Amino acid sequence: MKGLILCAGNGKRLRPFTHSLPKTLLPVLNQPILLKCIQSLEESGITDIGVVIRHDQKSIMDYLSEVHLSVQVTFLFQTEPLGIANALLSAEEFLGGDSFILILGDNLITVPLQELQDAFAGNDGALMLSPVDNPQEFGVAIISENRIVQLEEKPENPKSNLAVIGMYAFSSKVFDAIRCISPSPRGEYEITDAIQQMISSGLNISYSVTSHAFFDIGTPERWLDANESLLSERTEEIGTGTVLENCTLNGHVLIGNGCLIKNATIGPNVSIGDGCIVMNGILTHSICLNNAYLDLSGLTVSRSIFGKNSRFEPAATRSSRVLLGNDSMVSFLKGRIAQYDD
Ligand SMILES: Cc1cn([C@H]2C[C@H](O)[C@@H](COP(=O)(O)OP(=O)(O)O[C@H]3O[C@H](CO)[C@@H](O)[C@H](O)[C@H]3O)O2)c(=O)[nH]c1=O
Repeated sequence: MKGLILCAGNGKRLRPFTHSLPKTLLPVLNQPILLKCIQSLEESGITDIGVVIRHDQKSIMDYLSEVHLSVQVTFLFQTEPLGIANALLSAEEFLGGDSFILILGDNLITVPLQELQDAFAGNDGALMLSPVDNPQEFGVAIISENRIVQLEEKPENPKSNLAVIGMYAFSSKVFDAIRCISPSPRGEYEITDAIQQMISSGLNISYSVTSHAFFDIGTPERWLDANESLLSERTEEIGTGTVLENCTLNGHVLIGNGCLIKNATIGPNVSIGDGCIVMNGILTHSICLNNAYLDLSGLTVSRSIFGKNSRFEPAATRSSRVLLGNDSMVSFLKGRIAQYDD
């Protein structure tokens, strides 16, 4: 069995961060989501992994060539982000007729892959489902007599609260189904339509309803929620070479290597990447990417994300919420707060 991870989407809802970093390289607990996807395949014994990227996503190739992996990664290219089913076509040759596990590279899934593999045994497809409060934001499965009878992509009026989460198992028969479907109203070749096509042609698609947490890191809110949830399972961690001066750490906090944290209260639920400077204020429920510089000027800042190399020195007087993109800067200029995006 092979593994396939999709990274070729646009990440529009995560701008400004995705202007300069593919969505799948955004960190949760200071590690790119993509690395966590690879690790979960590796843990279940899958070592031959295809990663679907766009031609302009060289940063993903660079990143994976720098980290030590004990799996074989093959890069596959999707020319345009025409949908998940279309992305699969770019992997058909790599998969060579084998069954495979598909992981959406922006999904952080804590479900053990074995749960999916068990459901897949003897079938042509298997899905992981999870009850959610907002099914209209997902592909939704309608079940009758323990079988999936219908799938709908982001329905306005969902007939079920069972969301399809971003890990699937397929036999190579999925490719015949993909060749039969047309683009959806949003212009994408939907994986839900391909699976519906498999069901309509009499193939067995099994499922498992999981109680494990999953996060689709599709928006800043969900990114913060995912980080917060994973942080809550860990104890405080401070990287090497990090200096803390006159600081209070509150609750779950992760601080990377080579940081300076000074005259500040950090936490709860804050992760700070490598090389960051945070001083003179209170930071809670937030994410700082590598080399962010924050002079909080006495502010309390919460539910905020600071991009790589961003600089925040507001000299403002009220509590704030900030989403500051990579390489951008906020400073106090002629009485106004100005943001410079990259
Ligand atoms: C559209 C497209 C996406 N992708 C990658 C980018 C992301 O890592 C991943 C998911 O793409 P998104 O466009 O965010 O998919 P999203 O709208 O969240 O919906 C998908 O993921 C949901 C689970 O999160 C499912 O419930 C939906 O049925 C499924 O369609 O696939 C590609 O590699 N190529 C593409 O053309």
